[in-house]
Amino acid sequence: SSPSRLTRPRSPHSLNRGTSCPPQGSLACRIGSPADASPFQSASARPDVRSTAWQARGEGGESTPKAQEIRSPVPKRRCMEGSKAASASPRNMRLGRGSGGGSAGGALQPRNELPKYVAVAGKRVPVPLLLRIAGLLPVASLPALRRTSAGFYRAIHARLSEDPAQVTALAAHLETKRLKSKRVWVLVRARPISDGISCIVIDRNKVNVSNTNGAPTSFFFDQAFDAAATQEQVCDYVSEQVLPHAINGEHICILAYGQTGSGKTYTMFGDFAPGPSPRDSASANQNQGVAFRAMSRLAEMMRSKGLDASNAPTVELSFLEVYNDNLYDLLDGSRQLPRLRSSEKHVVPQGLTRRRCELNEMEQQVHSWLREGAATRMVGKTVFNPRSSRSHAVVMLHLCWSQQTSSSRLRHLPGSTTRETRVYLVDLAGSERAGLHALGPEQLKEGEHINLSLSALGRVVGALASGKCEHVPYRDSALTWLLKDAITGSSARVCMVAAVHPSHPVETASTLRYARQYSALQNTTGSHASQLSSQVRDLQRRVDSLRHAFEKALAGDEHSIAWTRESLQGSVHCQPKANARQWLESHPTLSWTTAHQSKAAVRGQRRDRSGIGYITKIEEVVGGDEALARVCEVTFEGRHGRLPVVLWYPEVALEMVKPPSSLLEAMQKLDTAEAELNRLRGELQAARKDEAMRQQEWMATAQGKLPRPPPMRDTCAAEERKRILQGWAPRIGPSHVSRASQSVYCSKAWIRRLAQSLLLACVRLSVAARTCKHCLTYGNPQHVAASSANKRFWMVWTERASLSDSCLITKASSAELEASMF
Ligand SMILES: Nc1ncnc2c1ncn2[C@@H]1O[C@H](COP(=O)(O)OP(=O)(O)OP(=O)(O)O)[C@@H](O)[C@H]1O
Repeated sequence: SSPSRLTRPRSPHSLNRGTSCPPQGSLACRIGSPADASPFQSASARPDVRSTAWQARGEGGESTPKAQEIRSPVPKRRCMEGSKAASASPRNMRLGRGSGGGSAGGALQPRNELPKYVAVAGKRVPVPLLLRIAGLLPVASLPALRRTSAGFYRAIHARLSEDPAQVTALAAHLETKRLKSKRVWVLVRARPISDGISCIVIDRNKVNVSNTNGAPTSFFFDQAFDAAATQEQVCDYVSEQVLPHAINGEHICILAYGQTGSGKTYTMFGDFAPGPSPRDSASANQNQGVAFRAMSRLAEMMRSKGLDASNAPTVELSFLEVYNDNLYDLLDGSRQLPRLRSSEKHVVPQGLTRRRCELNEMEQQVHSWLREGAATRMVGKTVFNPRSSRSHAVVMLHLCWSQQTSSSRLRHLPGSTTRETRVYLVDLAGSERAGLHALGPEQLKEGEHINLSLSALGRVVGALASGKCEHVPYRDSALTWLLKDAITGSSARVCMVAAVHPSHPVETASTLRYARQYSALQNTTGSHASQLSSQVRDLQRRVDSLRHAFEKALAGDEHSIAWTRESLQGSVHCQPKANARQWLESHPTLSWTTAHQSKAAVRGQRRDRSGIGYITKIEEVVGGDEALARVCEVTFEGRHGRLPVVLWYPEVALEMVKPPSSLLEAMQKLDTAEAELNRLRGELQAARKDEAMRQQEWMATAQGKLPRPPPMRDTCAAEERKRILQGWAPRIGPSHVSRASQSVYCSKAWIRRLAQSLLLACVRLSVAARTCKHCLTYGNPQHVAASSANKRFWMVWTERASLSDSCLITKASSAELEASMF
């Protein structure tokens, strides 16, 4: 077994939120997806060995450590029996990866033991042919293909173990995919305390908080730093995760949240004290916060990417604070800024100072401006912090890329020659119990505003995290409106640093709950359909306002022609010229009539439909004068409900009437917006269909209707397992035991009843974990508790009554479970 396995951090989403949420993709689609390439497998944290059973038995021996990084469909527990850090996710259980054990497990053989034929889609295929096919496949297709059958798995593994370069390429591909898909990172940082007892225990990415009654609660995040962590370590993590996206043309946001005095400002700006430049001392450099370091890294990245004066983006910095719901420009002596202006794409405060810097001197310039702004910031003495920030500080670095120099991702954006990427660095004011600790009426007011804006931010995050595409109350406060683009995770990559003060358990637990909600954004913003849906809603609103403006313009001038959308689009409006009679009288086929006479009489008087007609037909008359060859049929709408009058004129006798340009412009805008809306609606429909299909596919896979990976060895015979599960089925009501005999599906009502006894199940699980080596999944009741806080999850209930590791997997909602558990 691999000891390095034990150091693998657990995925926060599989524990906080639960991998339990029904996946958005089929299993086949999810294999090798960024979700597989867990963010916790970054260079430092990634386990060195991901051995297959085959390697674990030491039979294959050929594979390189890199090759072992590629995930195996064989249950990991087989090669690391007894290790609690196994990726014993419910999904794995459903896949059959989580059960089984013992060295005899696994049907795979080392390459020198490959059979002559293997089964692929029910057909016998010669192994050399399979190896050949696997050798020709592009690297990107390997992860998905690997899962299709045991034969492909072996062939691909053989290919990878022979060629380390391929492994590197695959690892790079998976890393790129991972980087592409992850949008929200949440990390926790605890500040050191000089006295008192710490209420938290940090274990890699897990934070245990003991609350007042002594019972610990566990939270899982992307990363957790204890009091010993240095500024550099925190910044390294943040830079590695989010900064590359800024160079790639995406908005990024680094945000510090926490109670007052928990170390937000320290994390963001360092131990900042106004005065001489801290560049002079080495310790000051060590204390530099994320904002300073991130700027240096960004400058480095740009230079190392070969961006120079000719092709680099123009870089500008602005720095403002939100104090008592008003905005102040920190680079302009704390000047108050007028109300926010919402441009098409994002919200910008009017008149905000933007200082431009040169790429070569970016580091020095930006650092000095950051120091200038931070020194201007509103601070005050509070009970917990002698230099407490009384405002939210927002640093914005604007990178303006021109079309030619921008990455391909940006180049396809229509209608603009430049595009702005913004890097937001946000140091939020500390949440505090304003009424309790305020030192004066002014501070009480400040505290109220701080709490109001933070709760508005909480509502925004809550609305987004719910994934229901409901109204997101951005306008509730200046902070949320200003950070509209940055905080959601849908239009920016966000990294939240939740700072905690270990002496204050209640505030710490509250901060961690807030941070957990933030990490829930990950799953909602990732959904293509939900993103499209919010875009459609925005566009629909825009179309409505454009239509309203157009209709107003149509009805605007009552003396002019009553233009309609159709008449503007399709027909050419005209009126007979003053000398129309001459042309008609000299025409070989047309003649002047009383009807022509009456229309000539209203010329110039009535600029309505009876005075101005529209051409409905044009014909050519053969022979005669060339000028009179084209004749037009003109329809004049009848007034007061009378029938329309249709008259023929030579084209030369007509004077064209152009619609007002404002009207045309309004119509064009409306047309464009409507076309875009239709396109987006189509896309949304397709995305929804796609998601539904994936869901169905996933269900089918779960029920064993689609080809699955090779069956895993069970500790009890399949028949025995089935018998046990069927024994359970009547107890949980109308249900269905899957063909794979690993799952039972039942109705919600029955789950509710089951939840009554969940606590008992937890106790059983904890017993099982200690005594049964095969029942590690959710062996810790805390895991069940942590998972239950999420919306939906897979509850894995291990029943040891018959000493076999049968699993009852049920889908339940947190409300139902929490209600009975706590
Ligand atoms: N990780 C740390 N290491 C050393 N000192 C720290 C750390 N975190 C915070 N501190 C110290 O704690 C004090 C309070 O920190 P800081 O001002 O950053 O808190 P804050 O969360 O920004 O508070 P407020 O919201 O009131 O502004 C500072 O003196 C800072 O030096």
